[in-house]
Amino acid sequence: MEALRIALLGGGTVGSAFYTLVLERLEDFRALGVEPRFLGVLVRDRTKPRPIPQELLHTEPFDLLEADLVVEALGGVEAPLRLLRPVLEAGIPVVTANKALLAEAWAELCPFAEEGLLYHEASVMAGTPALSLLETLRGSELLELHGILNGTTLYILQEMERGRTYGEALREAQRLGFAEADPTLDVEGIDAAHKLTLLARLLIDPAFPFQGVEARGITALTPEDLERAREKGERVRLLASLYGEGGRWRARVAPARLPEDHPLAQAKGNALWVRTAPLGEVFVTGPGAGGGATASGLLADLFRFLSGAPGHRPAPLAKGPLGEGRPFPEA
Ligand SMILES: NC(=O)C1=CN([C@@H]2O[C@H](COP(=O)(O)OP(=O)(O)OC[C@H]3O[C@@H](n4cnc5c(N)ncnc54)[C@H](OP(=O)(O)O)[C@@H]3O)[C@@H](O)[C@H]2O)C=CC1
Ligand SMILES: N[C@@H](CC=O)C(=O)O
Repeated sequence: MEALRIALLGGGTVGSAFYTLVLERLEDFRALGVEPRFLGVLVRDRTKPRPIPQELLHTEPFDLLEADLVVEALGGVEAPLRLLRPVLEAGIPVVTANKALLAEAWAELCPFAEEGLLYHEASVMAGTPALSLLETLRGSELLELHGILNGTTLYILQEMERGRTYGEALREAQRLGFAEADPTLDVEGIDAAHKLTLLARLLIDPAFPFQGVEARGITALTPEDLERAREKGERVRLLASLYGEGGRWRARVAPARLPEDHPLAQAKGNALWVRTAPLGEVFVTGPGAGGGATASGLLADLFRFLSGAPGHRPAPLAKGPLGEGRPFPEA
């Protein structure tokens, strides 16, 4: 049995759930001929309660170059970039759930992604297939894409529809482990914009800039806005959209009014609706936030790596839209 030496960066909601899931799935690893072994887990505070043995916890970076694979679940941009740069330069693959890092530090990371060293299924819709779905859709041309990509704002809007206040719903989303360490990223639409950037790079332009996404969040929405929409047979959701407009791609995150019989309006979880040619319309929905859901996406990437498949490579070339999209009206 060959050892698979894993260095884990972060032991919070996602890191802890990933650690637990790996131990629960030892039989699957062994069937593939490997025995996972954690070299260490990087955290800030060793005294916090978490399901990881004390002896594995480090508050200073340990020797990541000893690892066969590094799993990053720290969050932020600068700290993970500083730690991962030498890892990637050494040709060690990285599995990450960190969409902010990928969206904002792409100039540095793109060459490693092109080499197939970056696995990041968990960065968009957690363990619900989004990147792997779009990779399969490369057999068709993208016409337009609309997604509910942020679990925190979906939860808040669903709870507000049930009569809870915005503040109560946000606190509960934080307690459930859905929200970012800085929840402004969720409610201002930045997290969804990070994710839309990654989807755009996978399908239409390998250099699609994060600044190319217009973002507006849900903070100005009132219960009355949601009620008015409901009276008209609509649902308001924070929608991330990529579509052709005037011969160019437009990328936008904003609260949108969806007809209530549309699959996106009916989705209980995060969701992605894509129109392509010649394939047609494709829809996927499922959990997109939370420790277990995200650990599932990280583990899928670990298995992808063990199968010999490369990480998620960006689109090979930039392409303009085939036609005009049909965006949903903003709320
Ligand atoms: N939560 C979710 O639903 C999802 C999260 N993600 C992404 O996963 C990543 C992690 O998220 P999540 O687990 O929720 O966040 P948490 O805040 O729960 O966990 C972050 C972990 O990283 C550690 N950490 C952060 N910065 C440093 C640092 N500079 N040095 C050492 N340790 C550090 C923290 O240590 P300590 O515990 O000591 O504070 C903590 O263990 C983020 O990139 C997030 O965007 C992706 C999909 C879903
Ligand atoms: N904060 C994010 C976590 C997953 O990406 C969200 O709410 O979707």
